[in-house]
Amino acid sequence: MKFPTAISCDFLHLSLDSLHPRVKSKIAGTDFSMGEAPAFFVDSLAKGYANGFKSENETRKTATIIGDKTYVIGGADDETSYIEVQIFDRGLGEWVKPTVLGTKPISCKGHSAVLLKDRILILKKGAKPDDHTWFLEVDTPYVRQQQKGLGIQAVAWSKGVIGNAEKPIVISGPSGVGKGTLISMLMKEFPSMFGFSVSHTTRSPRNMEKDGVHYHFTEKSVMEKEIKEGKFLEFANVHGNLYGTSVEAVELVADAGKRCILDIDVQGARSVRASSLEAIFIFVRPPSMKELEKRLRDRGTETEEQILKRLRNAKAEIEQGTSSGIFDHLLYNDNLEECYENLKKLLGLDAKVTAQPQSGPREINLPVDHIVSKIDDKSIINCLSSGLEKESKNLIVLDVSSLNGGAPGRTRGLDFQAIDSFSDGLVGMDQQS
Ligand SMILES: Nc1ncnc2c1ncn2[C@@H]1O[C@H](COP(=O)(O)OP(=O)(O)OP(=O)(O)O)[C@@H](O)[C@H]1O
Ligand SMILES: Nc1nc2c(ncn2[C@@H]2O[C@H](COP(=O)(O)O)[C@@H](O)[C@H]2O)c(=O)[nH]1
Repeated sequence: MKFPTAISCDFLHLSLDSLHPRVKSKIAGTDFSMGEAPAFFVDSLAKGYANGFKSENETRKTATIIGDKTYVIGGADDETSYIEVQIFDRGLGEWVKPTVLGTKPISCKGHSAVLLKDRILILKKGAKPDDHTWFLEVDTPYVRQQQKGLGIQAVAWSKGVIGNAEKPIVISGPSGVGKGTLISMLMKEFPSMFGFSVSHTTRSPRNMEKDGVHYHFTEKSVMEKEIKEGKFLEFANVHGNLYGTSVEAVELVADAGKRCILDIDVQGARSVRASSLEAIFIFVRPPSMKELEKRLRDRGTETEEQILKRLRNAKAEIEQGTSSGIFDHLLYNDNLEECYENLKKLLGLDAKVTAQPQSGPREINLPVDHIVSKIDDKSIINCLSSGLEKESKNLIVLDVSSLNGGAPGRTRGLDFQAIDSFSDGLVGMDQQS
């Protein structure tokens, strides 16, 4: 593989002295002695490239050096494919094609790249507010864990979102105990508050089941490939079929401002417990094995062989569910109405609660032309054309000090603030090399 043209060490960086004291004070808590450069470009700034943004038809790549590795990001620009990642290992003197985990950002006209502690912040040029901020994780606990487990060089994408979603709810229990029934009741009573995580499964659909609503019904080979690509938060072989929760299934619910409910087996619950997803874990238990068998038989959706298999598995599941320490709450589903009331109580939904959707995220438009610099936990985005609601506001401060989550899910807790810098006396930017 050929290294893409000459690497220049030129970069734009914020001249701290050029900041007016009032602007400095608005970027609260920032230590201005620590000016730091963003990633440099794969080509020379002399050609007119600015911090990741290049003219049309030019290569749209940035390069970020971390230790003895150079992360070259970008390249594909047809806006139907994904932003690519290549690594040049300077120690070995060769290119490495990493395994890229997580949901990849769609290619764009260009981007800025800023090195944070263990990840690279990517701001996409001309992208919509819900798609302009991404993180390429290079040395986070998730990436390290994946590298160790798979014995590969990995990186992982995570989309940045403003705001913080409420903790998802994981509901487990043996087949036929009533998980689906309880979840349906909750979603019917509070439709704007809860959203269901639609799992993938390799089992065949039942009569009334719709693809994309009850499950994503999937071929085993397709699901196995997607598991290898890191698209699943958890997966397990349950009663002879593969089931799994994709990262996207959970994040789609959170993106809609709803609280996510996962209906998964005990193996899946254990995996989610070990993941970076902070959730509430509820185990539903039946009054007796006899009653469980009756419910499964009365439901009439399984063959005799499947019923017997599910009942055999139920014994082990109940044992693990009630003793493993995975679950925060045990729910006894004897009388359905009573069980539902108890579920609502433990979710803090007593009779007085009125269904309110979670407040939607505050959006900010990034202008197409901008320059990014980094100071401690803050990225300073200097807007060259106005994308902000007021012409006079030409500086955006992105505070990344309170990030949470991350690959394989979203990175939450972004905090954007538009600053009226010209009227506050910001003189300009220095270009240094
Ligand atoms: N408390 C209850 N008393 C009597 N029947 C119940 C009760 N709760 C649920 N049922 C019935 O038991 C059957 C199984 O319930 P449901 O399909 O919700 O179970 P599940 O735990 O979601 O099963 P699976 O894991 O196989 O999807 C359904 O026919 C439902 O109507
Ligand atoms: N680990 C996971 N388990 C899942 C998931 N989706 C459903 N399930 C569990 O499978 C059984 C059987 O479900 P059925 O629809 O075939 O009756 C049940 O216990 C579900 O909780 C998943 O994504 N991951």
